[in-house]
Amino acid sequence: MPDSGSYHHHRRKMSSEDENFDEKAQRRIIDAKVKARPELDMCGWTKFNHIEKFDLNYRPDNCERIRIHQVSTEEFIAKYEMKYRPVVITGVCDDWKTMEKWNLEKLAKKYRNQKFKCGEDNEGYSVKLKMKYFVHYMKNNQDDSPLYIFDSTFGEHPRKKKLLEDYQVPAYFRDDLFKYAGEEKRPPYRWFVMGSARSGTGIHIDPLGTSAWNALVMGTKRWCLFPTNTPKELIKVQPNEGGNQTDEAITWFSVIYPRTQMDDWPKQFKPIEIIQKAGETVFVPSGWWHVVLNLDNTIAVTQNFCSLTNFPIVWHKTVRGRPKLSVKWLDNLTKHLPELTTIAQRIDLNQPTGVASDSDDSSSSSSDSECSNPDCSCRKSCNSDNDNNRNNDDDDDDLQISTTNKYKRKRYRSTSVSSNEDNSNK
Ligand SMILES: O=C(O)CCC(=O)C(=O)O
Ligand SMILES: [Fe+2]
Repeated sequence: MPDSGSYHHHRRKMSSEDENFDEKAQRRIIDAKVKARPELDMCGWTKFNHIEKFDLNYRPDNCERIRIHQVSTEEFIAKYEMKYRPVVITGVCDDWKTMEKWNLEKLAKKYRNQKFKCGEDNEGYSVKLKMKYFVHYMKNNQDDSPLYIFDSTFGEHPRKKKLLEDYQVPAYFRDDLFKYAGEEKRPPYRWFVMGSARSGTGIHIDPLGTSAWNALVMGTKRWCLFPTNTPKELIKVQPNEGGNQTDEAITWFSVIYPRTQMDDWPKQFKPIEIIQKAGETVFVPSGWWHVVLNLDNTIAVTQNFCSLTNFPIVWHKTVRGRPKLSVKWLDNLTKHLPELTTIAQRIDLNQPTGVASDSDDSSSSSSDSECSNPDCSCRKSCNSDNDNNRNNDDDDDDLQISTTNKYKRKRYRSTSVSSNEDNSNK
């Protein structure tokens, strides 16, 4: 494989153009790395030598699979969605243009100078790299837990929104009740996801009680999923175990995963394990803990949703986590789907949902404030992406907005925020 710098037949000698590209790529990548993980010095990125030590070829899978054309939407809802049962769906991407258009070469060409979010700085602002540099990084890095594109703004961007033309929301997931909160106000809900081997997402629960589908277009992802009532202490890497890599997926698979395979691990908390191949879509029901590691270069698209099925849970968590948004949302729901208003009004906000949030003090707790947790490894923060709204104080009285920028930056730092502050506004 030619590296990203060489387009020419004579590869023995790099042209000065190529050298310039490589140097500039290097500079931009270092810049992004320093911003995204200031606690790591340059050696900190390769300290554990996971590139040689971590076995990417161990590939366990015990998850049920269904074919989209063999299971109707009604059947899917009854058998999986209503039972909050994870499943892998095959055949979803068969007629997507992604299969032909989403690969490193074509993306590096078509989106060459477009910037994609690949991290967050200490203040909670996006760290971005141009596609051409990120692809170069994917092909060349040896990092333990590499930078990872997780971009939720592509759909609103004049150029990047072309990506929307290449896939469709699978038939099972067409309900999208958050659209009634307004395209501007609704929490981020779709992400373009791209990263090299060893990158991934640490263990978390998706925000606001939403469920998700995650369609893999290229490469292989390894997943572990745990039921919502799994004790946090059992499955989270403790600060003293992970060094400054506590939240990284590869740390999780090195430290916690082996314990899940021991005889003394509680049977009811055994993980569902998935080796997701290109063309497969994972359904993650509301409240499930999950952790994902890329086993090679991967490209995926994922969306979170509120459906008629999970609405009671999402409503409950939205009222608590995003009170102001919930008012506007209910207003519009009343206009468009009046029967949901009744359901919403009947939900006792003082009763626990039975579905955990990442920010809960314990998974059985009913405290549902969202995204104020400094330890949260969820890349799908439930507030609008801070990209475009550096100065947007519009939503200031929503719990998470007023806390997120303050606390989120602590993700990789010691937790200096007392946990009772997490649950203010209740
Ligand atoms: O693909 C990944 O890294 C996992 C993303 C994730 O957590 C999700 O889709 O909810
Ligand atoms: Fe997730």
